Amino acid sequence: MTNTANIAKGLEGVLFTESKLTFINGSEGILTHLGIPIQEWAENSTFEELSLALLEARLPTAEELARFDADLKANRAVPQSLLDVIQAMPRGVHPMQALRTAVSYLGLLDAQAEETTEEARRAISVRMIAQFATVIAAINRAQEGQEIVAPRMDLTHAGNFLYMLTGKEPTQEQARLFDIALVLHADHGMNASTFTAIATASTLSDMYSCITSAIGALKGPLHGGANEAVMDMLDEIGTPEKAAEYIGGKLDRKEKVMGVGHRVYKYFDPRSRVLRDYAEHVANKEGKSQYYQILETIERVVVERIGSKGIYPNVDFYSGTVYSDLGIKKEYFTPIFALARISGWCASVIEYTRDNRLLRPDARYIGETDQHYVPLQER
Ligand SMILES: CC(=O)SCCNC(=O)CCNC(=O)[C@H](O)C(C)(C)COP(=O)(O)OP(=O)(O)OC[C@H]1O[C@@H](n2cnc3c(N)ncnc32)[C@H](O)[C@@H]1OP(=O)(O)O
Ligand SMILES: O=C([O-])CC(=O)C(=O)O
Repeated sequence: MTNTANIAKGLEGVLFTESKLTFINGSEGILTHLGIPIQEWAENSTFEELSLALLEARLPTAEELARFDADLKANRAVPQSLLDVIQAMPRGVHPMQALRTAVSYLGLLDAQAEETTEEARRAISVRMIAQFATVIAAINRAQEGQEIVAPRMDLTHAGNFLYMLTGKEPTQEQARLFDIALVLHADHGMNASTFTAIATASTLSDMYSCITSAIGALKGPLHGGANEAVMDMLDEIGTPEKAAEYIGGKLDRKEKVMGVGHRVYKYFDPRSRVLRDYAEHVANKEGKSQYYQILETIERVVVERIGSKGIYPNVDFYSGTVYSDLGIKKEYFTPIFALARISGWCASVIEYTRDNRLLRPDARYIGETDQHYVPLQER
């Protein structure tokens, strides 16, 4: 019999579970983790603290945070055989492909990989949060034909990542700015990649399978891949004077502008406001970059023309300028999103599997009925 329930295309607005981690009010542009506004996390916290808070679903004590930080540091190094795999990857592959492969390989080296108890999932999460930084930086170095830089234990997670990526110790301001970007990207409710991680987890599969699935989902340009796509668009526009006409033309042709629009936010994504403020701060200090000026114009034109449809800048709109000011190439913007989102993925998998139920929705069948097999020679 045909299922006559309404189809929730894109699962829009469908609630499939409960969560204590993240709340979003899309019409007012509000985002909180554990009830605390994202702006407060960005201003006062660190990626390490927010990661632990998400894993535990509560604010940690100073002692717990110090222990977690020490655990992360102790897990920064990755096995040489993984570095060999990264070195052997073909040149010119997209770093998200390389990350997906490297994380999958990391699972082969983890003796606990097949364990799916909450305790094992948590221990693996700590290793993955720590090692994503080393893996992404190593992919960048190997792809550039440069020597891989070993992690340092005296730097923060953000500072150490920038150090491993560039081979140079970042300034305190650079490390803090990057830390804030990680905080802003760490979790965001039931976004497509977190949902994908949970869908895999719901079959009681292992953490590495959950996270490689999530990396694949994040990569697409409608989700995390939009930050790189924004930069492609800025490069195509070229100069600020051309921005208004270029975007106007896109909107006339009903083409999508990357970095704007969101399934949940129908107003400014609050993370885009924090990132814009930092991009502006850097622009005012060092002279407005072309990128920043182009983005200002795109934001104005988009809000004027389609703001009434609820289309405003999302998190991917300004993040790229911040990263490019830090000297990071655009192909690494989405891996950096993964570097932050690993915490949200792990925390969400742990939370969901505590009271697991296999995810298995349905599709309304609209194909033929009452048919019989026709031999090949009769078709
Ligand atoms: C980290 C993240 O994942 S944030 C999102 C990153 N993705 C992007 O930046 C890619 C660009 N944005 C988009 O493609 C979309 O806004 C999405 C996929 C993110 C959300 O889209 P949906 O919730 O499916 O919105 P939907 O497609 O229903 O759009 C509603 C209307 O706004 C328009 N619209 C939505 N996004 C855009 C956009 N980026 N540019 C121009 N118009 C847009 C649609 O054409 C539609 O117009 P219509 O009603 O006249 O047909
Ligand atoms: O929530 C979403 O759909 C996409 C998003 O902004 C994120 O994952 O950060």
